[in-house]
Amino acid sequence: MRKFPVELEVRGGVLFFGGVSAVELAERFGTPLLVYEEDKIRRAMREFRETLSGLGVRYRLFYACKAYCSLAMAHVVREEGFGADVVSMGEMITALRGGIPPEDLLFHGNFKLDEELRFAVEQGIGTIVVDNAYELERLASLAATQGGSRPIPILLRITPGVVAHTHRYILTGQEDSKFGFDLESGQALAAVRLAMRTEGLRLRGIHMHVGSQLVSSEGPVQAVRRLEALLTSVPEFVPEVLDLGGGFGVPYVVDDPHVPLRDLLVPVVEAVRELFSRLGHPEPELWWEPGRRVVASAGTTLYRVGGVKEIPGVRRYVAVDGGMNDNIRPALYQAQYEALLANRPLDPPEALYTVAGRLCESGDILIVDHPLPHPQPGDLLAVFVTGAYAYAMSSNYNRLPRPAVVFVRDGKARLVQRRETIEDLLALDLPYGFGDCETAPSEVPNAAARKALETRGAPEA
Ligand SMILES: Cc1ncc(COP(=O)(O)O)c(C=O)c1O
Ligand SMILES: N[C@@H](CCCC[NH3+])C(=O)O
Repeated sequence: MRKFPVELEVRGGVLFFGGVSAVELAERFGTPLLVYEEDKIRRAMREFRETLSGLGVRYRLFYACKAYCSLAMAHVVREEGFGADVVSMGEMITALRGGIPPEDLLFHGNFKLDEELRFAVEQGIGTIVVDNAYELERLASLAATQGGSRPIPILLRITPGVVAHTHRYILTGQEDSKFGFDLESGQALAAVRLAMRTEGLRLRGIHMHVGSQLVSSEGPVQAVRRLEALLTSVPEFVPEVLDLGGGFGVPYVVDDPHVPLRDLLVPVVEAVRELFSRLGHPEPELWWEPGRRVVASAGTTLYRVGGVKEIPGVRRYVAVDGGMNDNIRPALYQAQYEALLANRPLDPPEALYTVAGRLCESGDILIVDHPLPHPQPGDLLAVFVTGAYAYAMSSNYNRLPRPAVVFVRDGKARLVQRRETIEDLLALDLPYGFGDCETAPSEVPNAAARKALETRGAPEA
């Protein structure tokens, strides 16, 4: 059998996930179906904890909800002792309702809405990562109007001017970035000074995230070293916290490097220790916000095969019942994936097939020229390592409903997000007509979100 970027479980000639047959999963829940092996998620989180504990650092971990966010995921995150990095009202509410305490949330984003900032402060969200001068100003006035309550704990997001090695769309540490206070031009220094003297704000430290899908520690290490000039310029600022973001890469295809977590963490920890001891500062608490590394490899998408066509001398195509609406990554980042026929994984490859989605876009191609046995309509195609930024970035393009999501564990499958229905889509549409415009209901932004919190609590086990 060919090698894959994840370990496979094959029983009786069928692919299994967490002890459950892929064929059974597809029959029970339909396709496309996103299947998460819960143990893999938990193991990935434990690996972070164990590696960092082994290094003897003081640390905190926040799962980056943007990679995949649901009540079930929040539940696992809480059980594994992680906090959560959230970037919107939607993620905040999901994390809170999933049982993550407000103090364990870290609120990110380059444009946080007023309503979101107010909500975060009211709820006592642990830390707000301030991205820019406009936000600092708004937070300062929020702190002033709040009067008397606790100072708002903040980190400042700094763009260190480091170009890490990854796809340009997921680079964030370079000078020319929409995120953060630029270090080189002095904006970061000005922000530190302003934040320190702003009453009602408690500047706890610095945040830097140089990019995603990193397979080397070089970018984050350079970022840490670049802090020296800033910290030397404001010796009275001793960061209690240094948050180095996420970015830990995973192998998507078998030829991708599998970089041990230790190799991504140890050089960064050493760089921090070296810098802080040179400055005579106590070692800060180190925070990380991994998203992809926690969920990517734990997720597999199951598609049903439809038509197969061969253009002689040109290419063979196999169409599946999903595509760029459930996984935009190939179209957006030229991301590569590997696949297997889940109902007959032991059949040897017979030809190269290009896996086409069913959306009306020529770019809706999930995999180009992949070795497969000749697929037949009705076969099940498993696409591996789709746990991060696939469902999270899904859309209703072509009016397609989002897939269902199941968690599997110990031979059991639990539906954690039901398949969207056409009714769900239609529920957003209001009847057409201009006769009653004045009396049409007006929407109060985020009122529903607050209401949703009233039913806060862990999802049913
Ligand atoms: C600020 C911040 N933190 C954490 C993450 C999570 O990144 P990853 O999924 O690469 O670990 C991102 C996304 O790249 C981010 O922008
Ligand atoms: N969505 C990107 C990662 C972006 C991370 C968010 N800053 C991906 O699929 O690789």
